[in-house]
Formats: sequence, C-alpha cells, structure tokens
Amino acid sequence: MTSALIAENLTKRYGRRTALSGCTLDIPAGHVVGLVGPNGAGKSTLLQLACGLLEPTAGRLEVLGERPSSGSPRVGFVAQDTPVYGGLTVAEHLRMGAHLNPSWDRPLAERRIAQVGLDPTQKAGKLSGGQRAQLALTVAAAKRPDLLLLDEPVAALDPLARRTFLQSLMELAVEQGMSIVMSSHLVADLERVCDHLIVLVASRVRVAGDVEELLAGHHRLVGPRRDPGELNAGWTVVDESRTDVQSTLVVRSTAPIDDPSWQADRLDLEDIVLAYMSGAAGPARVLEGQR
Ligand SMILES: Nc1ncnc2c1ncn2[C@@H]1O[C@H](COP(=O)(O)OP(=O)(O)OP(=O)(O)O)[C@@H](O)[C@H]1O
Repeated sequence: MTSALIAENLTKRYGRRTALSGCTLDIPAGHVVGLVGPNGAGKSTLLQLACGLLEPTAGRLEVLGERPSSGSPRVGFVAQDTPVYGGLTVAEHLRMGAHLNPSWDRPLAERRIAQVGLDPTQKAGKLSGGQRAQLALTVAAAKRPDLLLLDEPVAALDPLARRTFLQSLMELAVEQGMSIVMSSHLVADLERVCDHLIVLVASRVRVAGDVEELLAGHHRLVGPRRDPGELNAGWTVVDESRTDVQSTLVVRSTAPIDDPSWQADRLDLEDIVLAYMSGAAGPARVLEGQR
C-alpha cells in the first residue's frame, strides 16, 4: 500500500520553542485521517510541514513519495483561517482556480457551490465564517489533489453544515480517491468520517492507527486496586486512577481481557483520545500494524 505521508523523527522548532518533536508516522493513502490534540500540540505545524509551507528543523518527511513543496498540485491545503479573497466573488474564486490549476474540476466546483447554497455573485468578504470555509474547501477540492490537508475545517460550521461538509469529504475520498488529513477538536465528528487517527500531545505523537483497531484494542477496566507491577505484561496503560480499594484503567491490549476480576468496557473514540490527552501515556508510541 502506498503512503500519503511518512515522517521519521520529524522535528520543528521555532527558536527555542519545540512545536513538533520526533514525530514518526506512516499514513496510508486513500484514507480520511483525523488529527487531534490539545491547543498548541503541533497539529497546524504538522500540516504546514506536509504542504511545504514550513521546513523541518530535523528528521525526514515524505508526502506522496516526494519531499513536500508548497506549489505542488498534488497537495491541497486549507489553512485554519480559511483563506479567501474578500474582494472577489464566489464565481471569481472559481474562475481563478480554473485559470491557475490545469487539473481544475469545474463540474465538481459548480456542484459543490450549488450544494452548499453559495451565491456565485456574492463577494467572499461578505460571506459568513462557515460559508468562507465551504468556499475554501471547494477551491481546494476542485484542484483534484491526491492529498487534501485541512486545518480545523469545521470549526466555524453549524451542526447541519458540519454534517454536510463531512459527508462531502467522505464523497471526495470515496469517489475521487483523495487522501484527506484533517485536524479537529470535534472527535465525535471525526469518528463518523475518519478511518485513521493521530493523537498529538505536547508536540509528540501519542498514538496513531486505524480507527477500528484503536476501538478494538482499548478497554476501560475497573477492578480491585492493583499496583502497576501486578498488571498483565501485555497491557499498555494509557491512563489510570486509583482509590484505596479500586483501580480504573484505560489499557491497550490486542488480546481480549480474560481476567474476571476486571470489569471491562469498550471505549468510544472520544474516550480513547481523552485518555491519551490526560493520561500518563509515556513517550510517543505508534500502534503496530497501523497501516
Ligand atoms: N510562528 C510561530 N512562532 C513561534 N511559535 C509557534 C509558531 N507557530 C506555532 N508555534 C508554537 O508551536 C506550538 C504548536 O503550535 P500549533 O499551531 O502547531 O498547534 P495546534 O495543535 O495546531 O494548536 P491549536 O489546536 O490551538 O490550533 C505551540 O506551542 C505554538 O505556540
């Protein structure tokens, strides 16, 4: 399987501040990938490195088998502030897109603009934040990139617009075969559309992998208090809390939990993300077999 993005020990520093540290990832092509993590975790930095807007301080990064370059027609990027030209109309954005991009997909652009109810004669500067996000996505998608990078694309959208937007992302992935990597704080949304997830915390990858594998491999365990040395050696403890009598753990284990002294429950994606964000998860780790 080809990779959309390969990072090896990728590091980005701004002066003395480390925005991304020792990031190692292999993101398979043809997937919708969610990138989550708390504010300042390094998500925008990773996306900007991937589209060639930033240069790494150290490490290796390959996007679609090449070194990232900012002008690549194979990679589309929609930044967090949904850049559009305030003085141009919606239709002028599409004309400019067609002029600048040999692979411009005019029917796709016109269909999306109609679908999301944008008035082609409206100046972009007069659009709402959500409408600007829709326009920016349309322009990026109509370039027909192989990889679309979206930095918090749904932050400004109302719940219905979010649903339509995410639906259209899935269509782009399935019908056009686009790989999509998008950052978001809305994990429930990501669970609906993403089949791959990366959790970044404090500039490091805490976990990355196939969503189905992540859901199947994480468990919440409640049982009599145990100290770390007494736990099953095959478990990775992601998060834990203890009272005098009881332990509550979030563990990763590929094997089923067969110890009857633990009550084991499945977790949803949000639980897993929160466990990695709040837990003593230790150094960066990547799920084996994440491809
Ligand atoms: N141009 C810059 N100069 C200096 N430090 C920066 C710059 N851009 C980002 N940083 C720092 O790098 C770290 C990672 O920032 P980044 O924007 O990548 O985080 P993020 O995960 O996208 O956050 P958010 O969810 O708030 O958008 C932060 O500590 C931030 O302050």
